[in-house]
Amino acid sequence: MASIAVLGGGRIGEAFLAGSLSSGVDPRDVVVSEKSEKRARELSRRYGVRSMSVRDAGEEASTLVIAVKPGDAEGVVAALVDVIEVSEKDKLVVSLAAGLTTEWFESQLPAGTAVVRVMPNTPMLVNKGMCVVAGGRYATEEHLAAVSTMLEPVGRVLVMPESSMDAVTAVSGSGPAYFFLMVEAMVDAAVTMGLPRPAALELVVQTMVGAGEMLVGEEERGGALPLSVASDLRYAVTSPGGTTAAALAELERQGFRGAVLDALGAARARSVELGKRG
Ligand SMILES: NC(=O)C1=CN([C@@H]2O[C@H](COP(=O)(O)OP(=O)(O)OC[C@H]3O[C@@H](n4cnc5c(N)ncnc54)[C@H](OP(=O)(O)O)[C@@H]3O)[C@@H](O)[C@H]2O)C=CC1
Ligand SMILES: O=C(O)[C@@H]1CCC=N1
Repeated sequence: MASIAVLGGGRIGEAFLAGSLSSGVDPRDVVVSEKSEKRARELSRRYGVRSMSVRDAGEEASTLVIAVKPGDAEGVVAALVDVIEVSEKDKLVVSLAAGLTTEWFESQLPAGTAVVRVMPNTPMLVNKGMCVVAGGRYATEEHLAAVSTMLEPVGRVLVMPESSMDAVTAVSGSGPAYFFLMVEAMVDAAVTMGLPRPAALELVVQTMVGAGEMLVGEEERGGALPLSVASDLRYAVTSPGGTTAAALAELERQGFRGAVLDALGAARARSVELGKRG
């Protein structure tokens, strides 16, 4: 009897699967359901988990992790209704989908079904994820604790009110893409200045890794992350009248902060819109 069903084996489903298994979850305790048979076979071969239909996976497992695109959630939920209705044990539904509210899931599922909404991100794949967890109407403290425990091996976990989830999606859910775009932009700029692309990529990636590790360094040593940590580290790089100050002034002139503000606002608005489709 599996305890976790991953319903949707795409990018985030695989990141969750891979992160969980690498942190010690037994593949015999996990089943996956994926629309594409080829992809299902690939996941079974790669991770040693069984693949089956949504309905069968829902019957097998107690925690049902929905990892399909928001537009596909209705079909998955419809396939789970009977299973949840007749199950003797309580099933916990965990949604990783952007936008869709616990209220929407509750309206589709048998009355009283416990639903927990999670916003993860892809660094889960390397156990460096950021997951924010919010409980629905029937989710108890025990459910939230169980989901947090399930996610802790794949990264950091925060419990927040559901009203924060659209903003969270804009910040940490979509966040990795903003940093990857920054890497691409810096590599292209380096190439424009004449650096070979492989060397440029190495310079940029190692700089990002080093900067990231400096940001979390203090906290990993046991202290809380000071709110000024990013500014303090930036000041330490910025010599008066130097190269960094020249670059930062140009970023400000080009409206860097305003662009970030608008970009995250657009992501949050899109999350709200995806929720309305549910
Ligand atoms: N990618 C990310 O960084 C993040 C994604 N999310 C959320 O995670 C969810 C999944 O996103 P992502 O992994 O990127 O999307 P993907 O399209 O990569 O993965 C979804 C997978 O589910 C499959 N699928 C669709 N319908 C069914 C079904 N009825 N039964 C079984 N499998 C099905 C899809 O198959 P097919 O392609 O053939 O339709 C696809 O392989 C979304 O709701 C998204 O909002 C949340 C945080 C971060
Ligand atoms: O782009 C998306 O809609 C999903 C949600 C957060 C990250 N990827």
